[in-house]
Amino acid sequence: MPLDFFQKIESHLENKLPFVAYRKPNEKGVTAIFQDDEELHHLNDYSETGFVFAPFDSDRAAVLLKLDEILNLTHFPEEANAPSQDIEIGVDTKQKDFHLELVKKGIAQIKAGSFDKVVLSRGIQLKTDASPLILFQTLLHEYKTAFCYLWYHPKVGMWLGATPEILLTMHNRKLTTMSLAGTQNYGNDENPNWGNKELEEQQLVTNYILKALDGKVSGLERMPTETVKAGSLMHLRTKISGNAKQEKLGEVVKALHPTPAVCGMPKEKTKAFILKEENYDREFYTGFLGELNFKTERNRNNRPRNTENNVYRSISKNTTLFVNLRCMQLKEDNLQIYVGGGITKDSDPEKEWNETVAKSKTMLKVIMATE
Ligand SMILES: C=C(O[C@H]1C=CC=C(C(=O)O)[C@@H]1O)C(=O)O
Repeated sequence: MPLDFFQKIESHLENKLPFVAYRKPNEKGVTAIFQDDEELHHLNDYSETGFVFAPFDSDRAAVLLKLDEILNLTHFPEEANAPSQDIEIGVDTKQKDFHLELVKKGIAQIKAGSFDKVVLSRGIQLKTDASPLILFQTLLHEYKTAFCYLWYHPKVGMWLGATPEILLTMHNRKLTTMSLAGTQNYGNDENPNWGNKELEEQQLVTNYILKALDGKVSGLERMPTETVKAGSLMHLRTKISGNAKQEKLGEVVKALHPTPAVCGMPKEKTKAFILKEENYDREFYTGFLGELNFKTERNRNNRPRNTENNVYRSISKNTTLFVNLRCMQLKEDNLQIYVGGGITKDSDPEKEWNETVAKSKTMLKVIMATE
């Protein structure tokens, strides 16, 4: 185990200084970004460079970690996955009743024509003395296709997650995003059948994204909808791409976030319903996080004729943002797992509850493996 990398994280934690460590989907390398002081920086206008951590409520400020030191671990050692046991935790009947009522209220509003789809969620609290670093390393072993992260700021808190969803990537002018929704348990079939509820739920998200980007992004293209595996779950995904000017980045993020994969349709009405009715604070769950305007410099051989012998350097700006799903917040001796699901007119409250139980296993598996 390369100690330097994790020791540095450990010492930043002991000194209560902000940092984030993460690995992008299907990549081997892990990156850690360290801020040297405990200053709380907020995002202003998307022209800044840093690691952004934004809450669900887009009216609240997003946090920006400064890139004072960046360490890269080129390869996180492979290890056999822990055997996947079926994890059961006791059902909190009060919480279950509240969630069933909440879902019923959502369905009633949809049937009354107030909105088309709403994503309703809950928090699950557990006692733990698990070490954040061990939890993070377990995430890295378990979820190779997810964006795995551990984020900490002494004035905000500590979060950890393994999300399957990209909010947006922008490399120079090329923009990609995705519509991810619809859930079923993975049962050894990579191409399962999908019910109408899930197909419609995901289609609503795709339509919303295409409409939100119209006029801001040129050459919009959508790929065929596919099934993707995320831990022991499957989702429907449609990739969407196009071109946009760098200056449009903030406008595009604001148009997308929060998408109906985590909020609903129409946005403002469903957001208000969520903030009023969920009865707990999502904070950074269903917000987004990632690299903002990271610069990479390349020396190019195919330099234009008029640059003579000067080395032709091109600087590209990269932004890679993920939706904060399948995550938890770690506190002193307890933690909170956050889970939710998309509600449509065809939702069945009991099934929606079961879906949140299934989603909670992504984090529960990691907690159990460290106990
Ligand atoms: C809101 C969550 O998932 C979203 C992403 C994929 C599938 C979803 C669904 O089927 O409801 C949700 O829209 C969550 O994991 O807490």
